[in-house]
This record gives sequence, C-alpha cells and structure tokens, in this order.
Amino acid sequence: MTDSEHSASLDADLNRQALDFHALPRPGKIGTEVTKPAVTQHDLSLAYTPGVAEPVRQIHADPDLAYRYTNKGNLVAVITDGTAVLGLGNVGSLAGKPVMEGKAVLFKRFADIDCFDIEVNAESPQAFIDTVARIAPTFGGINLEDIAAPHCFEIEHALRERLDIPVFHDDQHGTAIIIAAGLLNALELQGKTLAEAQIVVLGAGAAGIAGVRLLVALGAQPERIFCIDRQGVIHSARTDLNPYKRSVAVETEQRTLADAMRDADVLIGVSGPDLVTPEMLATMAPRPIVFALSNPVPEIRPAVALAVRDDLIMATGRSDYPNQINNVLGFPFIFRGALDVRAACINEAMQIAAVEALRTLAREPVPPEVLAAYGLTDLRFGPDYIIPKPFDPRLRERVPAAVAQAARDSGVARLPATH
Ligand SMILES: NC(=O)C1=CN([C@@H]2O[C@H](COP(=O)(O)OP(=O)(O)OC[C@H]3O[C@@H](n4cnc5c(N)ncnc54)[C@H](OP(=O)(O)O)[C@@H]3O)[C@@H](O)[C@H]2O)C=CC1
Ligand SMILES: CC(=O)C(=O)O
Ligand SMILES: [Mg+2]
Repeated sequence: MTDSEHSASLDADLNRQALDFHALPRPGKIGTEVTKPAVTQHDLSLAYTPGVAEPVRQIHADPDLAYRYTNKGNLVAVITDGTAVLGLGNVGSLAGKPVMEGKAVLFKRFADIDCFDIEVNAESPQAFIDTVARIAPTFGGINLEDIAAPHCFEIEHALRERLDIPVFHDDQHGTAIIIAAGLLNALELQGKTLAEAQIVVLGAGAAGIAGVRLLVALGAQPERIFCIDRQGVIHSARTDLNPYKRSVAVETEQRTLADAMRDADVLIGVSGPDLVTPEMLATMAPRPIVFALSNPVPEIRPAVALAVRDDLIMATGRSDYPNQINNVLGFPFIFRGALDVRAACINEAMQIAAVEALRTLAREPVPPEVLAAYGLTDLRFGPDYIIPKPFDPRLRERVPAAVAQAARDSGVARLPATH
C-alpha cells in the first residue's frame, strides 16, 4: 500500500467512526439540562405559573435583572448561515449544524458556557443581521461561525453596532488570536521576529484578513505580508478588490502563490485543501513556519511538508497532529472572560490579552492529564509544541482571567472581575 492509499484508508475509517459517533446512541452531540428541581407541585408553582410571573415583572421593570433570573448571562448563541463551513464552502445552514453543535460542545466542555446552535437560512446579509438582532435578547453573547467573507465583515460590524452584548466572529478573531500566539512562539524558536518576518497568507477571507489585522497590531510589517486569493497575490494594481482585500494589498511584482512563497519565512494557510506543493515549500527561507489551517484537509499535509523541509515548524487546524492551531483554544475561554465581567464587546485589547496568555502557557511544564489525553510521555516547548493543547485545564483559569482584566482596563466591563 502506498503512503497516500494508507492515509486514504485511515480517513475512510475515521469518517465511518464519525458518522456512528454523531448518530448513536441518540442523534446529535448536545442536549439541554434542567437546573432547578421539577419534581413536586410546589416546584411547578415556582418554575412555571404562577411563580414565574414574578421574575417576568421584575425583568419588565429592570431588564438587567434578566442576568439574575434567567440563563441569559451564561448562554451563547453559535449562529451560522452555512456559507463557509470549515473549508467545505457554502454547504448551507442545515449541513453546518454538526459543526455548530460541535462548537456548543466545546463551549460547555471547556468553559461551562451553555450554548444554542442556530442555523439560519437568510436571503441576504441584512436578513441575517435582522434575524440575529431579533433573537439576541435571549443571549449573553453571540458567536458568529462559518460565515463567508466579505459578508462576515458587514454582518459582524452591524451587529456590534446594534447589540450591547459581545458579538464575535470566531473564524475571524478566534482564529487570528491562536495564529498570533502560535506564530510568536514559532518565530522565537526559529530565531526570527514578527517585525522582520516575510509572511504569506493564503486565503483572504474571514480568517485571513482578521489574521493580518491582528498580526499588524502586534508588530508585523504590512509591506512584508502577501495575501493570496483565487486570483493570486493581492497587489495594489488589482482592480477587482473589495475594500477588505484592498486594505491588505501591497505594491509588488509578485503575482502567484509560488512567487510569494520564495524566501518567505511564514505561510499561513486559511483557504482550502492541498493548495501548497512540496516545490513551493522548498523555496521558502531557512527555518520556515507553515500553518496549514484549512479544515478538515490542510493546504499541505504534515508528512509531505516535513519530507521536504527538516528545518520546518509545522502546524495544522486538526486534532490528530502536533501543534493544533485552532480557534477551539480561543472562543470558549474568551467568552468565559467576557461573560464573567459582562463585557459589552470583545475588543482588540481583550484579544491581545488572550494571545499573551496562550503563548505564555505553552512555555510552562505540561500537566500529566494533558500527556495522558494525547498518549504522550513528554511534551515541552519546542517545534512540536508551540501552543497549549485544548485539554489543558490551566486554559480555563488563565485565558478568561486575562481577557476579563483587559475588559476592565479598557472600560468595557460592566461587572467587577470574579477572577
Ligand atoms: N484552524 C482554524 O482554527 C480555522 C481554520 N479555518 C480554515 O480556513 C479556511 C477559510 O475559512 P474562512 O476564512 O472562514 O473562509 P472564507 O470563505 O471567508 O475565505 C476563504 C478564502 O480562501 C480563499 N481560497 C479558497 N480557495 C482558494 C484557492 N484555491 N486558491 C486561493 N485562495 C483560495 C478564498 O479566495 P477568494 O476570496 O478569491 O474566494 C477566500 O479568500 C477554511 O478551510 C477553514 O476551515 C478557518 C477558521 C478557523
Ligand atoms: C475551526 C473552524 O472554525 C473552521 O475551520 O472554520
Ligand atoms: Mg469556523
């Protein structure tokens, strides 16, 4: 059996297991739980009529009391229109539901945040915005998921303006935060700096554009960042650019991905499967960094990349390789911090605080339960460990505390921190 036949058969086996996992013993991945007694006549008199009328009256008089008498303050909506589900494209809102249920599982498992997944059929960005705005009173926060660029930018902006709860497009900011944390660590290990690095960002959508913005805020030089879309390098002479792509355009003679890869220090892939060739990788600068983050199939597979370059630091978005650069490390903990102080938004200061907390944690000794979860005997800061693992219990303390502190320092917290 060749290497590629072997990996195809492993993929087929995993896919079969994944279908059973989702179907059995009951369909789907998440349900609801009742948090108050519901056993006696008296319980019903409190939980339902007549008792339930009193919190209604209280909230009617003072809407803030919804945080006291309902689950609003610990409830997040994961909402999609299904237009960019993972790297699978516009599969529609219903087909996106397994991913949204998955995000809900991660919110609950990692940060004890309750979550409804909501799949919206919307005929236009405005219809989607109106739908989300209309259901927003239910929630303490809105996690937008898998909405394609450029509509995602307009949608997030409009909802932030309209709502007084955090609205966070995970594929933009969640991804950007983890990329930044992993990249700062990887650059240090490779003896490079963000300010000097030549960076190629393959994919100029939600994750790509937000990634560039955050890296620039952290010190990357805009003229050293080459973004690529289906038409090639995003350069300033192009006439087909929307305002978001225009904001990352550079003056350059480079036109193709292969041109941009030559002598690049960093490749960040947030585009689609198998778009990067071994030949391209061979032309990168010494000690390169490749984040092939497309899900489920990366822009280049680790085995292929590492066969070409033994001086490489490699990461993917997947759970089954070392260095998982995935927004699972972000959204549960960032929302936890934001909800804990009832932040009005998740601003850039809070995002940078999350970057710092994540990158610092990767330098500390790894607890035994993390080693056990990954079947490892040893794991330490280095080329195969640039970012904490999602099962690291310290994430639940460190990231929310840093985010909550940044919310307070930047004046968007409406409660004192509990951390
Ligand atoms: N690891 C992680 O945590 C995350 C990974 N991702 C992955 O990133 C990818 C993009 O997601 P997202 O930003 O939300 O999606 P968007 O639809 O917003 O953006 C996709 C971008 O990729 C570009 N692209 C797609 N195919 C090609 C191609 N063949 N050649 C060049 N460019 C291409 C598109 O180009 P054009 O503009 O020309 O259409 C577009 O700019 C997905 O695979 C997703 O799984 C996303 C979020 C988190
Ligand atoms: C991880 C994720 O959010 C994505 O691939 O879209
Ligand atoms: Mg996503």
